[in-house]
Amino acid sequence: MDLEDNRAEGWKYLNKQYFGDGERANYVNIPHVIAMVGLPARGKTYISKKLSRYLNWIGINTRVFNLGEYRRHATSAYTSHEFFRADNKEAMAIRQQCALDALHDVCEWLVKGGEVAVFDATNSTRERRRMIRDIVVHKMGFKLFFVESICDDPRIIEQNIMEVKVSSPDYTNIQNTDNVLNDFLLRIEHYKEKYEPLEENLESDYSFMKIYDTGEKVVVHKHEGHIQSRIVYYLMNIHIVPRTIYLTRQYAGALAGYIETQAIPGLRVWTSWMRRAIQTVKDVKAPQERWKALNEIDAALNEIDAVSATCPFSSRFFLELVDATTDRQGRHSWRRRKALNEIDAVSAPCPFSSRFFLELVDATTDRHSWRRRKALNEIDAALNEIDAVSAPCPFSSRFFLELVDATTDRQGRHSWRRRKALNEIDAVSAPCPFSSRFFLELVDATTDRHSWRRRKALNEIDAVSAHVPVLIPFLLRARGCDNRPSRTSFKALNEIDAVSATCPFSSRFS
Ligand SMILES: Nc1ncnc2c1ncn2[C@@H]1O[C@H](COP(=O)(O)OP(=O)(O)OP(=O)(O)O)[C@@H](O)[C@H]1O
Ligand SMILES: O=P(O)(O)OC[C@H]1O[C@](O)(CO)[C@@H](O)[C@@H]1O
Repeated sequence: MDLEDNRAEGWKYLNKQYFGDGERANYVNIPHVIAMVGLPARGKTYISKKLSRYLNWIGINTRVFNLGEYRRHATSAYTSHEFFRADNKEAMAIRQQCALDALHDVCEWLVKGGEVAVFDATNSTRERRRMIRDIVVHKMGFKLFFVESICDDPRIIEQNIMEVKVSSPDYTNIQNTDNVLNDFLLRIEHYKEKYEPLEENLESDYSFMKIYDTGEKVVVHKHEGHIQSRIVYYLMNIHIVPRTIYLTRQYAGALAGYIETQAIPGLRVWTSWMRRAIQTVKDVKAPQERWKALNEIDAALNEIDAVSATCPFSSRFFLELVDATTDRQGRHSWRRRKALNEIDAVSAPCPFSSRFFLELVDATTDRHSWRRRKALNEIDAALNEIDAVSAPCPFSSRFFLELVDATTDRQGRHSWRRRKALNEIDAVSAPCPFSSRFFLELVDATTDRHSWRRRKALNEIDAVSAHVPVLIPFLLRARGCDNRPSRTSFKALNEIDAVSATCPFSSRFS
């Protein structure tokens, strides 16, 4: 596959050369490669898998590429630590080829729609990291973030080896665990000869985080944008100490009595904020915490996320929107209606309308259970609809109905909103998500001195840009200057960056 030719149009033009010192790209929908760094048995695979599970859960399509698997597939030459000697030229060539093959697969997967690829290898030399950067950033235009795990506590390393390496496919021929331990420790010694930890002075352009001693200390360097911020936050909060989690429901009296007999040291009780959940644990003698995230509504939201994989917005996004646009008296503001209209316009591939999410939120936070049942019935109905409207039309009839409702005025006339929405639908169904009208406005806005026009155009950009990988290139092409942006377009782009820096959605949404 020729990756160059298959890259999305925007990616081809994204290049750090457009950004001066101190400026950062903040485009949230550019594919990311997360490259692990560290000596063997430092928890890289553990972190990769956990991170991947988390990102997938929050709606970011993530996959791990483990280089050990590529190596085992390429050769059965591994008989001992000798394979990893720094002077083993033959093995070195195999390892290099495996890394190239894996990176090729990483890029291919991202080009086909993947969002975050975790490259799980040691990547323990600057030369290797430079190679990754050349391919991932310079050739492909993706974002790259290194995550290094550093741990020099021999007890933890030995424990890690005993826990996971003795059962590694590398050691199917060695039964004795002491022999495995010794071999693996020697493997680590070979790596140490060449190991170059990430160094902010020597790799000053790189975005990375370093995790010391299973999270005792964390260093973050030049992280960019929303996805990397979430990764940093998440990895700062994971832990590797095993813990027991008891799940329970109802039977309050019996539960409290039972827990007391168990005398569990360090017990903490978590519940949602739902009234019955709180009642259930009220007699349990242990510190208690309430989590909104455990409210029953989450169960429904997870279900929605599962079926609406193509929707650019996660259900949690809608919830946040609802929170942000509810006034102190619990009333929906006009901002919400406006935001929802815009969301509907860009989230056509999603089988659920934003209004549906709103109803669900209302219904499932309501104490009256018939409303909840109604919402669940609607999920069923929507699922049936998905089956019914298949390939020929990407939009559900419900979507069109709502569009018609929302854009018909009191006299039954079609409003300008409908025309606008239809234009946007055309735009999202074409390979390029922007209509020609959108480009025109953008050009006007970035050259016009009147700030209300610029604001208007930027609002529109905000509305659609959550769904679009790269904006700058389109702007540059629309203005007929492929090489360097002018000062005015730079200014507008900075404004866009400013509003989308920490959040994939516009400032209005957050
Ligand atoms: N930050 C960390 N530092 C050290 N050990 C960790 C860390 N996180 C998890 N672990 C432990 O590491 C063990 C898993 O090792 P893992 O296979 O992930 O190492 P690895 O670095 O991927 O090794 P290799 O380079 O051989 O593939 C688990 O026992 C886990 O508890
Ligand atoms: O050292 P490299 O070439 O990055 O390769 C990753 C290697 O890391 C290991 O996970 C180290 O134990 C091997 O299984 C794998 O071959």
